Amino acid sequence: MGIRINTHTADPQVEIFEDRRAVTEAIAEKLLRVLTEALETRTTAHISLTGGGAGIAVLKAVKDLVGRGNTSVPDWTAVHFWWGDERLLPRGDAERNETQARDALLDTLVADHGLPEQNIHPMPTSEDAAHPTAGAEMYAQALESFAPEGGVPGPHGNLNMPVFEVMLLGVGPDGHINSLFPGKESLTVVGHSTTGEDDAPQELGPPLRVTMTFDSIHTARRVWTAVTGSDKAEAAAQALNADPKDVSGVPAANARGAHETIWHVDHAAAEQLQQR
Ligand SMILES: O=C1O[C@H](COP(=O)(O)O)[C@@H](O)[C@H](O)[C@H]1O
Repeated sequence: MGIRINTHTADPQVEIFEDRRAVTEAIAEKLLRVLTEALETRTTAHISLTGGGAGIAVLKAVKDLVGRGNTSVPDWTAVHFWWGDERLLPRGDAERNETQARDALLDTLVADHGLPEQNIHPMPTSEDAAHPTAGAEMYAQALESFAPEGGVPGPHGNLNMPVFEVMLLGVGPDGHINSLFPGKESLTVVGHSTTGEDDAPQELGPPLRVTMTFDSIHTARRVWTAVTGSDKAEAAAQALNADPKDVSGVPAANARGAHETIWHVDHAAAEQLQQR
């Protein structure tokens, strides 16, 4: 299975921080700034969230910053939250990325900061869709309703989806991003914004997933990874050293945004990066 790095995207820059806290605080500050600035020239700003330890820690850091009240924040009525991947589980299940993100940040933004509930766009639950393929199709339709006229230019034609100011990504110890796992068919899906995965590796949680595709990731203005902990060191080094001609073994190598790709890595996860 030959999956090439999309060379029409931005090459990764690597920023190294002391620890997870420093990584997540830096991303949180930048996120508020980027969303605020985007809304100076646009009427809406879209962001794609991720799950996992570092992804949810970023949202907690945003909540802390907003709660302190001494930083500029975007007009939350104009910000839309989406997800790059999700587990096909019942609504409210503790393992859903949505549940964790609501708990970490979104419930507070709705209750205290004017974020309209309808600006939160969770991926389908197992009540909504019986199978990941159906869930992926439902989410593609939701994305389509926020697409600019003519769609967004992607590597394999235009995609009907909003342009994300930022797509946040965690990186799994196996090098997965969103629910794009090494060696899976989902890596080969082109020309679609989403796809289903019905066989996620057992050790990484529930098997049924809905995920955005590489093509979707590549349309985002900025792709920011949050990578922390020594269990991510090998995946980070492999991704950043990957052969551009075949990255099917390390999907994170193709975590690239249209204009900017930044890897935010703590010292533990950066342990093997000197080989770059
Ligand atoms: O399965 C998932 O894992 C990745 C990485 O999570 P982490 O806990 O290893 O940082 C996450 O980004 C993704 O959203 C999640 O569904």
